[in-house]
Amino acid sequence: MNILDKIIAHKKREVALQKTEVELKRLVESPAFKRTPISLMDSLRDPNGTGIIAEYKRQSPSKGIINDTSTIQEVTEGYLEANVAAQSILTDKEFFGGTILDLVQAREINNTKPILRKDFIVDGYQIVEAKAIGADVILLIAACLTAKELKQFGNLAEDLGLDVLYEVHNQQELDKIELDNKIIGINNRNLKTFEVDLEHSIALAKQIPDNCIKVSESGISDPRTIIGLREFGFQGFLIGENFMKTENPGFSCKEFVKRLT
Ligand SMILES: O=C(O)c1ccccc1NCC(=O)[C@H](O)[C@H](O)COP(=O)(O)O
Repeated sequence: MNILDKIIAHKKREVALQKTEVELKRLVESPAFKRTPISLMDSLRDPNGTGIIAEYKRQSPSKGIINDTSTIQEVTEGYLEANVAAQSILTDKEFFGGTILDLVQAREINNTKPILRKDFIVDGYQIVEAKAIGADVILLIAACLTAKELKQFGNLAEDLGLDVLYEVHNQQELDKIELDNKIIGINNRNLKTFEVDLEHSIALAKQIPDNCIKVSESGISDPRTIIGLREFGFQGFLIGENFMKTENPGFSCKEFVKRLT
């Protein structure tokens, strides 16, 4: 069993349990459920924006512990000062050491930029939960969902006013998505082997129509890479480890942004 299959099997068990502990009705009644989400689409289209989606990531299956000292509060403040386009917060505990509380606490500080709930969505319940904890955007990973699920979960998110980042790694996964006015993330990391290759972004970019927003994900560590990817039409850049591996992720992000212009 590859790591992605293990994550998905674990996630299905976790969600089944969570559903018995917190009823859907309670999620819908939460105060955050009533707020109007901030649009990732608009933020990535902002001509004065950086396009950077900066991630809070304590650990990962490929790298182990990345940062177990920087708090969500200090990292959020630093990312906002760096003028990121959005924040990404891993809420998976088992494999990434994240929590739902991280997102809730980031939301208390961040009321200007969209927050992506970075998790492995396998059930509509998690989309309702994402809204209830204050997220603006959810991630749908084509490698672990059918075309029917992608459509169904995408429609549910849209009905709740949430944006969706559809993530693909190859043409086969891209073919599962209706490419119309969507945010498409090309993950440079193969989630089954962990191999990272920025060429994935470049190769798949031309298969994505202009009415979609293109986001390049993973393995970005140099501002010159972003300048290069913009030439291929990319407007979003998801960066985690490059910031989180430093002592002060917010400061690293600010220094990175300075080198973008
Ligand atoms: O990062 C991993 O090891 C990983 C393993 C299995 C599934 C997903 C994984 N990562 C999620 C991501 O896609 C990244 O956190 C995100 O794109 C940022 O990547 P990076 O800048 O390389 O930290």
